[in-house]
Amino acid sequence: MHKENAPVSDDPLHPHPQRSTVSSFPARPRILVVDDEILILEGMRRLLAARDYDVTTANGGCEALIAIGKQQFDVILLDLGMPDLSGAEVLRFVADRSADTPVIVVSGDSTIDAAIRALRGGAADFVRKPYEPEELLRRVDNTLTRRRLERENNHILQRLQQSEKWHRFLVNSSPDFIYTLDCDGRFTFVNDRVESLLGYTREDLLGQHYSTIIHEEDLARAEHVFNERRAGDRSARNIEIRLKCNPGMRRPRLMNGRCKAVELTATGMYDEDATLFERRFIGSYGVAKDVTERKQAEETVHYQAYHDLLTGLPNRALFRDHLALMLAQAKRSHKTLAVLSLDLDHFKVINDSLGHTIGDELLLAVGARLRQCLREGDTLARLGGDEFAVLLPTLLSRGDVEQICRKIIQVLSRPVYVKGHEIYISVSIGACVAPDDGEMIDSLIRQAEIAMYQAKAQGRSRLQFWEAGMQAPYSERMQIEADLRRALARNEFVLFYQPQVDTVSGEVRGFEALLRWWHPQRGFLSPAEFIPVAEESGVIVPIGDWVLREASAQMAEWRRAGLPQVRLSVNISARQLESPDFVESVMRAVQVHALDGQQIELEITESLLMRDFEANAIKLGRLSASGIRLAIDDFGTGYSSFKYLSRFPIHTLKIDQSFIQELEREENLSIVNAMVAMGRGMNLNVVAEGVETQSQLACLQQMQCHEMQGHYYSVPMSGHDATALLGRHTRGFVEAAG
Ligand SMILES: Nc1nc2c(ncn2[C@@H]2O[C@@H]3COP(=O)(O)O[C@H]4[C@@H](O)[C@H](n5cnc6c(=O)[nH]c(N)nc65)O[C@@H]4COP(=O)(O)O[C@H]3[C@H]2O)c(=O)[nH]1
Repeated sequence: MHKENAPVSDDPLHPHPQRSTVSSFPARPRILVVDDEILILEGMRRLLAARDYDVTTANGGCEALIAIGKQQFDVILLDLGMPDLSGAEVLRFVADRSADTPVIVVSGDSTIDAAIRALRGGAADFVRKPYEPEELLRRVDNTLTRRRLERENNHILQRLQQSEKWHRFLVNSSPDFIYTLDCDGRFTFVNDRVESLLGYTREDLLGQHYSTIIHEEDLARAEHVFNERRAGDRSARNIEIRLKCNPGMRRPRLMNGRCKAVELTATGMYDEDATLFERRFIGSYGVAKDVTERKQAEETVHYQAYHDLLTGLPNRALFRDHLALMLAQAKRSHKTLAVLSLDLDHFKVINDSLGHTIGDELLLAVGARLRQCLREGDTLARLGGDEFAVLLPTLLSRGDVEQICRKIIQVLSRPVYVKGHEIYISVSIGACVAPDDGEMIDSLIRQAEIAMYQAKAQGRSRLQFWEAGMQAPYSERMQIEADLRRALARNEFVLFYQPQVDTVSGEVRGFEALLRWWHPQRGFLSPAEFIPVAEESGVIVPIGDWVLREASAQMAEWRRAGLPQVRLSVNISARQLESPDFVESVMRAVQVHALDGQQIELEITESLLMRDFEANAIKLGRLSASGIRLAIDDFGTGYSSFKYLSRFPIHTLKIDQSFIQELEREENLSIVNAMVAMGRGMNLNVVAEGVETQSQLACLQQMQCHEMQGHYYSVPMSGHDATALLGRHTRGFVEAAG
C-alpha cells in the first residue's frame, strides 16, 4: 500500500511548485497488461480497450520493465509465472520504482498462498485465471477509483501540512505575542515572540497561569481579558495592559525596562465538534501587540506638553489644569485660593549679558528656591522666559499670600552663584484671589500678571494684589512688546533731534536725540508709548545700542559735511546702564566714528543715577575718563542731595520741564532759581527743558540760565532738518536770541 506522504518543503514561503498543484488522472487511464501468453495478453487488451482504457501490452517480465521505465501507468495487470522474469520480481521492481502504481496480479495459481504472497509483495489485488471479464473490469475500476481517492487524500493531507506549517511560521514570526490558554487560564501555546518581548522561553510559560506575567496593578483588568469567553465582534479588543518581563532573563538589556505595555485582543475558544447549541468552552486565545515605544513616546509628548523642559516644572497648560481642579475644590469647600504671577526683575539683562547658559542655570536655581518657599500641595509653574506662577490652593486670608510672598522676595534677594558669577536678582509678584477676584481660570492668571506688571512699575521686588481697573494697559503692552521685538530688524526706528540753544548768541550748542517709532499699523509713535515696554521687556538694551550708533553716525556725517561740531545728547535707560557691557558699547559707538568724546553727552535721570549708586559711579567714571559727558535729566524730580550728585562726573543739569512749564508759580520760580544757582556754583552747564514761551525764556535768562531746549525754539526735527539748521550761516537761532 502506498501510505507514505510526500515530503513537505522546509521553507513554507517557497513551497515546491509541483507539490502545490493537484495531480489528476489522464483523461484515459493507462493500463499495462503483462503476460507471457499472447492469447491471454490480446484477450485482456481487447477487453480493456473496449472500455476505452489506454492499453499497453508486455509479453513477459523483461518487456514489462522496459514499458514501466518509459512511462507511468495507472494500473498494471501482472501475470506471476513468466519464464524470463517472474511476476514477483516485476512486482518488486514496481514497488521500488513507482510506488504508487497499483498492480493487480492475474495468475493461474489459484492457491490462497499465491494470493497472500502477491498481496504481501505489494499487489493491490489478486484475480485468478481464468478470469470472468466482468470481474476483471470491476477489479480494474475499483483499483483505479481507490487509487484516485488515495491520491486525493494524500494531496489534501499534504496541503493541510503545508498550511499548518505556514501558520506556525506566521504565528512564530509575528511581531505580536500570541498565546492560547486553557479553561483555567494556563498557557497551552505561546509563540516565539514571547522570548524577545518578555525574556521568557516557551517552556517557562507553558502550563503557567497568565497572572505570572501581569503587572500587579493591571491584574483586575487582565482578569477580564484573559478570561474572555466571548468570540467574534464582541470579544475584548485593544485592551492596554502591562506585562512583566522575566526577572531572571539572560539578556536584560534587550528588554529595555521591567515592563512592557501591550494592547491585548482576546477571544473565547470553543470545541468545534460540539453542536451549535451546546458549544463547550475550551479556553481563549489572544494577541498582544507591544505598544511600549508608542506609550513612551506618548508619555514624552504628554510630559513636554505639560512641563517646562528646562526646569521640569509644570507649564502654563498644566498650571491651568491644576487651577481648574483647585477652583472646583475651593468652590465645593467654600475656600479661597490665590494665583501668583512672578517675574524676575532685570533677568533679560543678565541673560543678554552673561549668556543663555548662565541665564538657564539661574532659572533653575530660582525654580529650586521658589519650591522651598511653598508647601506640598502648592503648584509652581514656569510660564515662559523669566515668568513663574504659583497656585496656593488653600488660604485663610490675603495675609497668608503676603507672608508667602515676603518669604519668596527675601529668599530670592540672596545672591545666586552661577559658574563663578555672583548674581543678584529680585522678583516682582502679582497676586489675585479666587473667588473674590473672579473664578475664571484665564482671567485669574491674567489678573495676577497685570498686578505683577503693576508691581514692576512701582519699583519692582514687591507684591501687588490685583485691583479692578488694572486691565487696560496690559493687552496693549503685550502687543507693543511683540512688535518692538521685530521693530529693530525691520528698521522701524528713527532719531529726531531737538536743538539746545544758547539764548545769548542764538547758536545751537547741541541736540538731544529723541527716538521715534514708525509703527507699520499705528503710525508714528512717541517714546512715552513704547519706551516703558521696551524697558520692561529688556528690548531697550539693543534699541539703546542702536540709538548710540545712529547718533554717532549722524555726528560723523555732520563732521564730514564740515558742519559745526555740536554736542549730541542721548537718553540712557535703566536697563542699558545696568547692562554689564554698557561702558564698552558707548565707547564702541564713539570709536567707530572716531568722535571726540566731548561731543557725546549721556542723559541719565536723577533717580536712575541714585539707584545703584556705587556701580554707576564706577561706570560713569570710566566713561568720563575717556571724555564722554554726563547730563542729569529731569533734574529736580528726584530729590537727591547735591552731596551725592557731586560724586558723579556731571557736566550738565537739565531742569525738568515740569518746573519750566509752571514757572509762573512762585514756588517753582524759587526752586528753578536755586537749581540754576547751584548748577552754576558747581560749574555745570544748566539747560532748561520744555521752554515754550517768551516769558519763560525771559525769566530763565534773568536767572542766568542761558541754554534752553523747547518748543519755543523748535520741536524735535528730522536728521535732515537738523542738518539744514546747522548749515545755516546764522548757525541756528541768532535772530531769535534775545
Ligand atoms: N510739552 C513740551 N514737550 C517738550 C518741549 N520740548 C521738548 N519736549 C519733549 O520733552 C521730552 C524731552 O525728553 P526727555 O525728558 O529726555 O524724555 C524723553 C526720554 O526720557 C525718552 N526718550 C526719548 N528718546 C529716547 C531714547 O532714545 N532712549 C531712551 N532710553 N529714552 C528716550 O522719552 C521721553 C519723551 O521723549 P519725547 O516724547 O521725544 O519728548 C521729549 C521732547 O519732545 C516743550 O517745549 N514742550
